[in-house]
Amino acid sequence: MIENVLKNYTVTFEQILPMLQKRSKASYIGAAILLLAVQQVYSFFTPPKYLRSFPRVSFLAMIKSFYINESIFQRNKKLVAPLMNAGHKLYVSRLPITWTVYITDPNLAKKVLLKTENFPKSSGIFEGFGNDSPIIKFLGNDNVAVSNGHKWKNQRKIMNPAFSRSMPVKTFGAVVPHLFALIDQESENVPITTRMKSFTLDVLGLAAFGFDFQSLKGDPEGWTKTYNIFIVTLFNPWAAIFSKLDFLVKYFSAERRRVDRATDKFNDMIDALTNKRRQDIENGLKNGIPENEKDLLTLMIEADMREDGNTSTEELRHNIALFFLAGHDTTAHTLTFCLYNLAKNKDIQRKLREEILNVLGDEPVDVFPTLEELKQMNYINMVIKENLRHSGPVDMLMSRIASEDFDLDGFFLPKGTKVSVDISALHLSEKNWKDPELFLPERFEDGGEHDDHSGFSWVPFSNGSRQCLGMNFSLTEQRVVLAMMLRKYEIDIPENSIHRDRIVYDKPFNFAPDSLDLKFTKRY
Ligand code: HEM
Repeated sequence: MIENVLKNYTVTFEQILPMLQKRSKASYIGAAILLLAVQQVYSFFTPPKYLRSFPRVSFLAMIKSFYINESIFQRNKKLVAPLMNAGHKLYVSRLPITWTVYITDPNLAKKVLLKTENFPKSSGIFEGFGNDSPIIKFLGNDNVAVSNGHKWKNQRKIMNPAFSRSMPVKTFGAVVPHLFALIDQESENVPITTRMKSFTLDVLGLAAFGFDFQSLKGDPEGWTKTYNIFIVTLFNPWAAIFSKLDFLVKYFSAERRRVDRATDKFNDMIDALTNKRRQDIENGLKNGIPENEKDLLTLMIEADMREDGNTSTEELRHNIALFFLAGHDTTAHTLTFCLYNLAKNKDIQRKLREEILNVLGDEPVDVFPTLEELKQMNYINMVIKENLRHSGPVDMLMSRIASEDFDLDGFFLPKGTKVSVDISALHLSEKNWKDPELFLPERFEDGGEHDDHSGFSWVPFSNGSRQCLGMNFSLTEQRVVLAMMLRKYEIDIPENSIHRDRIVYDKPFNFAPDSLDLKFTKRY
């Protein structure tokens, strides 16, 4: 036997060696590159050693699910629920770009989210991009959503008072008639996703820095177009996956250069407004405006002046830009889905309208709700909460980094491991909610299903000290526009809609499809 092996070895060696000797240098280099590539591909798809014992969701399966625009329900059912049903409370996957541990259990989510110092934020998708990429030029890499420690606390010091003082219900209400004007023209087939994006952009522009995008008025000055040019790139998942190549792209892509120009134009506009606003405040021009109707930029500059006045125009810009990234599409998609869910569940729509009419009356004129009137409505909050559970726009939190070694549900988590919370697993799993695909606002009534939960099973805005800064802003905006819309219109899904039974997605995340039309019938 050994003789045979030796014989074969000798023959093979004698035949192969001369062949190898005849090969050119280039073929060796080619083979080495090929081997390196195979090794790179292998290590790309294989978790690091310390995560190999964790339950795993295949990266390829996730990417495929995003690529074919599966709904978040389908993705969760197919890829995550089987692990949860097998008793696992977490899993690892290579998402969005690096290996991360995702938590799917409410009590474990609570443990991680309340321990901000143990699990500080990682810079997540920002980390692969260079300083001259549009993402970093727009948002910086130290805005309030990605910074930690003193830097984060100092930013929150000027933002917390701005967000707690500002509740611009008048601004929210004042934009609604422009939305109504478009709905009245398009009543049978209103492209609701597009309209809601315009509505929330106009609202955010006015409330954040007193700027009117005029998106609902047809975008006469082109600012909505400029904004959309770069915002589409920011949400492109492929840009995040190939972020390391970003620095090369502008040399051969005219489209990328167009995005760069749009980003510069937008940044210059915010800087000019910020400098003007500082002067206006110093000259006392903002004194007469009630606190809750001042825009966020004014309130942040005022708060900064009360502190040490050290916040630079660039830092303010990065955070204003972040409010757009964090607050524009999120609220637009949430409102779109809420109107769809109300059109699909007419009993719930009727019940909600009844509550609104009880508080605001049924006179055939537009009524602009006040904060006090909104506080008298309870069912509207249940509808909004259920919509954020059922159709919330954020699937997963930005990743955190374990600041030391931890034991998480019996798994050893070494210092430096990335950790995130899978919001859709918490919101859509049968482990946490009965019949999770049904839209049932009553889950959130006093003593309802949600009250029986322990831990964090409802976290559309996250929780703990890194909870969404714009939560109350967005909730109030939603209450104002829903109350005004339901007073004025009966909302239905058109007979021939492809979305009649369920949403047919056209984008990789839980974003409302552009093809979604709703039918609005005037009540007055
Ligand atoms: C339906 C609407 C919204 C949803 C579902 C939402 C959701 C979230 C979530 C889940 C986070 C935590 C992210 C993480 O820790 O990984 C967050 C953070 C944040 N959101 Fe929102 N958001 C919404 C609207 C807004 C609005 C309107 C604004 C501003 C005008 C805003 C500003 C922020 C900021 C500044 C942070 C970072 C807070 C920090 O880290 O200290 N959001 N949001």
